[in-house]
Amino acid sequence: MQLGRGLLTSPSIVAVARLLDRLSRATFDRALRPTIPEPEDAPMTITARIGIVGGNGWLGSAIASAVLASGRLDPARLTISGRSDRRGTAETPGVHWTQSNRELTERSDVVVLSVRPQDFSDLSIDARGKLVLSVMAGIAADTIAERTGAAEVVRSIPNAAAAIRRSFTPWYALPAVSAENKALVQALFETCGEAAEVPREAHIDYCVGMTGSGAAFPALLASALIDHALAQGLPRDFAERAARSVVADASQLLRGENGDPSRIVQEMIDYRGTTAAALATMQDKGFADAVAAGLDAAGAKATALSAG
Ligand SMILES: NC(=O)C1=CN([C@@H]2O[C@H](COP(=O)(O)OP(=O)(O)OC[C@H]3O[C@@H](n4cnc5c(N)ncnc54)[C@H](O)[C@@H]3O)[C@@H](O)[C@H]2O)C=CC1
Ligand SMILES: O=C(O)[C@@H]1CCC=N1
Repeated sequence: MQLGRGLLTSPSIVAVARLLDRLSRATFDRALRPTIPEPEDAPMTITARIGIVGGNGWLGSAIASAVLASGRLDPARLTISGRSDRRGTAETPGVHWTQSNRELTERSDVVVLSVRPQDFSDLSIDARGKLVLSVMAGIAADTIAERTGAAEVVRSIPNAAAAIRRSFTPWYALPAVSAENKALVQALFETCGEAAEVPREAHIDYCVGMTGSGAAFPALLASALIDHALAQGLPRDFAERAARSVVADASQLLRGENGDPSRIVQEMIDYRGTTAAALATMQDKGFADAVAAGLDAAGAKATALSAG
């Protein structure tokens, strides 16, 4: 007892105890204090006036809705044109709707061309002095410049996942496009997911298949899984749930730090189990050839569509 009391009351022990107490309080206070985030680059506010020709359509309305949802663009700076009645995103308060592409062009600094490639030849637009941003598959930048009078033309290929802000959007700019307008294009497409400038227009033609059409490929894989499971007698609800999980959830492995696809495949092959058996058979049956042929077909179709 004496020893204990002596220890607890000894001046040096008391000093150490007070110091430890102060340190632990300081740590505790730091933990509770609201963290002030490090200053980051604020998302770019889009001050340019944007007009989307064909903005009633599938992709145009997805882009319009993504940019509005981001809060980066005042709806009053957005004009949407279409051939049908005003509907969908065009009904957002503040957004201007028109059936006149001339009016759209006059009201816009950036004219987004989101009509089908086969409808481009009927489109008459004088966009001199504007930035023209095409999402159309297959139509060359020079052709767009010639037909619209715009020197600053950007070609891009978003994909259907723009509707859920998960598009991967490559874009290519003609040399005349200013650095400011390039930043604007990047900011605009970042509201739809990821975006990346590519150095050659041929990359855009290539990406029509890989990324533009690619949003449908996971669904094709899921459908094949479902069909096989149904053929083995599994209940549809279960088959659909399981296939969606394999494709949408297990694919998140690719986002991890060990997400290199070829490494994941090789690891599974090296494991020499059931997965290796499935992968080897799929490869033997021409999986890679089927993918390559599909991508080539998409590119060929884009060329055919642009020819009218
Ligand atoms: N849907 C997709 O996932 C992707 C589409 N694209 C490209 O985006 C473009 C648009 O495709 P979608 O939205 O899917 O087609 P869509 O057919 O859904 O929309 C096109 C819209 O343009 C309108 N339109 C046609 N001519 C017009 C004109 N003169 N003035 C105003 N509006 C006009 C149509 O009425 C329609 O609402 C196409 O060139 C396509 O190649 C590119 C990548 C992905
Ligand atoms: O299927 C299409 O034609 C459009 C163009 C690229 C992706 N979707």
